[in-house]
Amino acid sequence: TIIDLKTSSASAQAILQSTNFELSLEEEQPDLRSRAVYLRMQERRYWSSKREDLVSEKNGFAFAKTDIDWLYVTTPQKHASGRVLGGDSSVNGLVWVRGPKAEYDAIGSLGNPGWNWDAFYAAMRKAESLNIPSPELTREFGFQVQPQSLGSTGPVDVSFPDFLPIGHQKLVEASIELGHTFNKDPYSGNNTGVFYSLSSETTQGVRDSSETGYLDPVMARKNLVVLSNALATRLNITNAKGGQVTTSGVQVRFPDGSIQFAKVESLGGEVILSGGVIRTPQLLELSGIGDPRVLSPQGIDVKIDLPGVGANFEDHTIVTLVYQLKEPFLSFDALGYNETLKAEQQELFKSGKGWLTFAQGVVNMEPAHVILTPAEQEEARQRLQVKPPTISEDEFSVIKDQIFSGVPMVEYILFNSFQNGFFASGNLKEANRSYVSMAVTHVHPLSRGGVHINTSSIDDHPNIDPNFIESEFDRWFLAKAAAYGRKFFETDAMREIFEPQETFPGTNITTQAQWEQFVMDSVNPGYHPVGTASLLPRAKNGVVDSKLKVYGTTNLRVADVSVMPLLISAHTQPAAYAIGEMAASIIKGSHP
Ligand SMILES: Cc1cc2nc3c(=O)[nH]c(=O)nc-3n(C[C@H](O)[C@H](O)[C@H](O)COP(=O)(O)OP(=O)(O)OC[C@H]3O[C@@H](n4cnc5c(N)ncnc54)[C@H](O)[C@@H]3O)c2cc1C
Repeated sequence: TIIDLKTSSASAQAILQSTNFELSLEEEQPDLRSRAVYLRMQERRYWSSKREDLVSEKNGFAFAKTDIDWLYVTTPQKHASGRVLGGDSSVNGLVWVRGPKAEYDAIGSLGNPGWNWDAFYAAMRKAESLNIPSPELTREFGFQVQPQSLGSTGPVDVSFPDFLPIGHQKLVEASIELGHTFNKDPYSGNNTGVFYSLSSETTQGVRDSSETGYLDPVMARKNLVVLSNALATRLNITNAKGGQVTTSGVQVRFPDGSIQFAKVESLGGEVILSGGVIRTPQLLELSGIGDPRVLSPQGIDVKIDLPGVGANFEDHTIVTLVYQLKEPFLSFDALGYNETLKAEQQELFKSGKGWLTFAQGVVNMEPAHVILTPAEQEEARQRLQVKPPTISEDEFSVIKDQIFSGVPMVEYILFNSFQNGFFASGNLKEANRSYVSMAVTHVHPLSRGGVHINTSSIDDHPNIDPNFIESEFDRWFLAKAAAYGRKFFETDAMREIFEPQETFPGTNITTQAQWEQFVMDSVNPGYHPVGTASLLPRAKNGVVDSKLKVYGTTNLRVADVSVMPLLISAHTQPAAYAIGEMAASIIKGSHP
């Protein structure tokens, strides 16, 4: 039996699509299935009433702080000042990219047989379906893709947008002016350089999520129940032979407060936990699986002593630089002050055209040696002689090698609007003028945090401590990467369209100390957290083994990005789908 917590995460839906497991419900509760159908209809109604909003949803962040957002709050940072079907794939920025071969192989090298580039690559291809851009689009914007490097029959559509903003077009030219590689084939194991990136959307510019790609096509299956408004509150754990525990089912609570129990009935039945990086460790801990030092103070019986649960949290870290476009160039900011333009673009979007089809389209991934001078590279070596406190020896050693072996360390992308710290426009924004922001992302940070319960209730969000930029190296490196970001705007290509004065953080920031202060003042999460149920040997603080089975359990697996022990130099949704695909193969016994 497979019981998915929400039947909505990318990974869980990938499993459901590829397997045919029965969900059995307790016989005393015959209304559970009809209630699920009812809740699903409610949800559909909600979304059709939100159609207008879905247009503005194109920028990917309009969902933030709405009623479908979990509203997670991190603990105060020492070093830095919804729920919806589809999980994060329904709210993310749609960017569809992958990392280089070496980074997936590194996951295997940490002690995880079968987890390597070959396995991830095959699984990512299985999830995706490339829409080759039309000759007109290629002519107009220069989009390039090597079809043989992508899947063509998977559930998730990946496409180029119908529109590429002027800033993005210039970023390609600026990168080439700076001597960076133009990468014609970033999807087959080498993502270094500047390239045209795909998005998880249809050719009409409509988001394709794990709901639309994986779940909708199987909704009619008789053996599937989607409880879209139910909250999984606990796994029921019983002791089995040989000191191992078994999961007998999942407790679920409905909005009216009623609690029901979805039970594992068949011999060999399983529970697959796909609650994501925040909720998977919370549910494990509430169910008695985790570090006794976390569980015991909450009065929770320790069923399995597993200190890796909730540990090893890692996320990309971002800072943004903002520049004003010269007139008459416009960015998405203009949709906020030019009603005619907004109406035109909304009309165009109805036929899958225009600005609103755009999510992202150009990515620049650079290794350390491109953005650091030889003297700075030597300084980096010196700084890396001491391991930062929170990362494991093994991971530190892998990342140190990566820093000097040419694997990308920083991503430069543009947001086509004023983004000072993602959501705020600050008081630097001039009325009726358009801006573009550059997000500078450190893709292999060394700081590690954690997600742990601090009460015994599912209703209290766990403590989320990303511990951003705790490592001095992370602070130093992100500051260097941000300072380098300014160079793009000093190229002839960018000078054609941007005002010379930097809007944020401003040209008064020049020294390394000032850049580090800027990093501490304005660092943002990358929204790519991983690691809180890491795939690692148990002795190395692992939570799941190479078959994704939680250590010490007979029938409990985790399938979401919390199992990734290390980040890649790529946005994480393709990895989430790949983990789901691989979990399906493992369950069916066909994974190598
Ligand atoms: C704002 C934002 C922007 C992003 N942009 C990009 C991008 O552009 N490109 C990219 O590649 N990646 C992006 N990502 C990251 C990517 O979307 C995620 O890494 C990926 O979707 C994670 O998938 P998952 O299956 O591990 O978890 P999730 O998608 O988080 O799924 C977990 C699911 O479990 C449900 N759940 C949790 N607890 C319970 C419970 N107790 N009961 C019932 N249900 C529960 C949640 O509601 C959710 O549906 C972004 C993420 C965010 C938040």
